[in-house]
Amino acid sequence: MGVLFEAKEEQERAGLLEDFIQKAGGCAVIDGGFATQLEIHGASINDPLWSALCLINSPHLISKVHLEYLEAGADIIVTSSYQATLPGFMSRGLSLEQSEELLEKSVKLATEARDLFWETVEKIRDHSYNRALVAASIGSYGAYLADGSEYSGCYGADVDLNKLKDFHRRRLQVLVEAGPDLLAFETIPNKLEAQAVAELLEEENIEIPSWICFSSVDGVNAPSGESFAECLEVINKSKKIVAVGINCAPPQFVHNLIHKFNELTEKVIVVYPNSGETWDGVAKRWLPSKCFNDEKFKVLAKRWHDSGAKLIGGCCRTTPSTIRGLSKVLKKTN
Ligand SMILES: C[S+](C)CC[C@H](N)C(=O)O
Ligand SMILES: N[C@@H](CCS)C(=O)O
Ligand SMILES: [Zn+2]
Repeated sequence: MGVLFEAKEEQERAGLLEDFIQKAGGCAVIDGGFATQLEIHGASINDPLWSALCLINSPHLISKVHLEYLEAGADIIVTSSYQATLPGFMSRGLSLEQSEELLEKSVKLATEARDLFWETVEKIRDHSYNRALVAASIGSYGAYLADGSEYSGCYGADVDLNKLKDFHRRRLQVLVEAGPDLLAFETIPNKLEAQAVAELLEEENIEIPSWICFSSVDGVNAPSGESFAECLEVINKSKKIVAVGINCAPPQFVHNLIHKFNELTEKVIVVYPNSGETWDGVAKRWLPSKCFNDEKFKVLAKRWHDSGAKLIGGCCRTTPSTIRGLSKVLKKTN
């Protein structure tokens, strides 16, 4: 492929998201904690598959949560596939075919909810909704390990670049085949996995625009201790990644990290922090710490937008009520 063609292709991919952001008024609102809202509806997900368990036993809850976030004003909804992996499903006795079907189902449930919601609101003359995009969630290797390592980046000495690419490859292919609008790599804790993702998108010639989000536990670096300057080096070179940022880190870190990312990249900046609680990977529960209520989140979200973030939402322990507030304040400022 010629260099000029590649550059054009890159521009088009970034352009799609930028046009969408423009249409949404300069900032697109992402949904909030998906697993959190499933739990609010009674899902029991204290399990190695975490929220992906609902793809097997309660898909109706997944549709319900998508509709709730759409109604709350999300411009982008993220699929239920964060911890949905082929080895994870197969370890529960499912065949490869059944496991791939569950991945496809995660995209189908989201697109169906989006289409149903849009059909309904289109009939209302003065509604303030945009037709939402569906981002397929691709959780980190640490999410699959289910040991909290998406917040440490400690994958062990046997995990190298090829192992991470192999882990992500087939799931990525299946999710892409299911036709989401975007790909959301979430809670990436180290540079090695960022590199694996960037190389894989290239090797597989993925045409769907991707964002990649890191977690952070100190507000300065990636959880592995590597600097974001190091992590973003590889991302900046990728034509396939159109947005980069932070998810599932405490809200109080986000403002400074946006400033840092502004200096490190020209890509769109995406932030969707959690409520400020801390995940106990052993007990598999959230520990209360400096927690931000919806009002505080709203105030901060406006600051994040003013600092340059153009995709803003919430992660774990945020809810449709957080997103409703966020949507009001972000859309009002434009
Ligand atoms: C984003 S974390 C709270 C997801 C759950 C974690 N991967 C675990 O399984 O323990
Ligand atoms: N999309 C996932 C991210 C977990 S960190 C969720 O909201 O449950
Ligand atoms: Zn989260």
